[in-house]
Amino acid sequence: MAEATRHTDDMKTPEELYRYLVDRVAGMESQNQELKEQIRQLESDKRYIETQKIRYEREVRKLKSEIEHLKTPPLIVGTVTDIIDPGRVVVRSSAGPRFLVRVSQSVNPDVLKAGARCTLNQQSLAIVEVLPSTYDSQVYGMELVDAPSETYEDIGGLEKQIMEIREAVELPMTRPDLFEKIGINPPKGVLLYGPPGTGKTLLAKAVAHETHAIFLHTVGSELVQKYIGEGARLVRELFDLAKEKAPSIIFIDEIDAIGASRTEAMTSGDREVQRTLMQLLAAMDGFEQRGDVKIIGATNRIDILDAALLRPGRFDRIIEIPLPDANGRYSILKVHTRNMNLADDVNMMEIAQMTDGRNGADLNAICMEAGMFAIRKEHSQVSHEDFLNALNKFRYDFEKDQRLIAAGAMFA
Ligand SMILES: Nc1ncnc2c1ncn2[C@@H]1O[C@H](COP(=O)(O)OP(=O)(O)OP(=O)(O)O)[C@@H](O)[C@H]1O
Repeated sequence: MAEATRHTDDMKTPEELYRYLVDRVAGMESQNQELKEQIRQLESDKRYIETQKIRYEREVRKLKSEIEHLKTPPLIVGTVTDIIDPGRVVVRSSAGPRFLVRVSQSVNPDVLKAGARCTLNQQSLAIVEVLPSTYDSQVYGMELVDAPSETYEDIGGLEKQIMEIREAVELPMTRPDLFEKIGINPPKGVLLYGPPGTGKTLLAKAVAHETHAIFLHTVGSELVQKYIGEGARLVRELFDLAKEKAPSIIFIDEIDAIGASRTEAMTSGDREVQRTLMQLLAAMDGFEQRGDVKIIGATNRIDILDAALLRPGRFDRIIEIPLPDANGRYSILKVHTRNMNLADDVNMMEIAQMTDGRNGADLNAICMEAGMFAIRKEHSQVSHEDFLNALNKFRYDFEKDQRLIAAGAMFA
């Protein structure tokens, strides 16, 4: 201020004073502009920081609730078996034992019914919530086909086996009256056994097609679960589902995974497999012999199966599905080439004779490969030479696989 006064005192004329004041005002205005710009900048920084703060607060809340979630003890899954009164219910835990438990007030009493799946508090075993009443997703995860498209015409050879399975599975489903009239019980289950790729699944699907049945396809190893009681529950639900969808055919491939005979030294894993087998036996014993649910098992290892599975009332028909002989291979080749454009020189019997030891799946692959040879040469027909080339390639691949397996065994 003193300096400003000194300056104005120095002014000689009003013009000088006027110019001085104009300059001062201009300077202050530009300073004002700068300050306004700074305020705008600071306000935008403030807004950015505020939104960041809100974001971080949200993040912290999420992490806190995640921590809470992780800290909550797991709930036990159980099934309601009996309702004594709205507050007291008998449940069977997935581990097996039954308990009389209390029900949390948050549970809607209308959905609490016998058979409902629920979660239980680990300490008090009180019912915390009722799970949706669908069958287990793992059971639904298996292949469930509404009358498969495969027919007996798609099967090469196996005439005797087709006849046997028609008698044991198809007839009781399509003509139950015949069995009633005579007064005999049809077989409950049929076991197909033989080497891989010989048409066991194909045969089971064809029966389902013929009987317009739902085809429930599961694999024994899928039923073996890590957790105690889970495998048995899956079996129970599989049979419940089959009953609900009847007429239906349950097809259990690799049944040896749960049905291998018991050994002396059992690990806890073995005991779980054992429990699953017990449930399968109980389920088979529990359903109507003349009903419209049939069970077909398949295995490559009948030699290791538990005798309990083969008792009457369980798998009471055992059908061998062997590797095809030359005539069988000829029929299979015919099936797989019926839609192919074949040249006149194709001698299918010769191909059948050259494929000793091959199964139906191999023969299917050979036909496809022969077709690929023709396509590569841009031919419109598949020739005998294409089949021979396919056979050679197949033999080469097979021998290569064998060498790799042998090498693997050496380094194992
Ligand atoms: N007898 C057959 N007639 C026609 N095709 C066959 C025959 N056997 C096998 N195949 C062909 O091989 C494929 C595999 O057969 P499939 O799955 O039925 O064998 P599988 O005996 O059930 O084998 P795995 O024991 O490995 O389960 C079939 O989809 C079919 O293309």
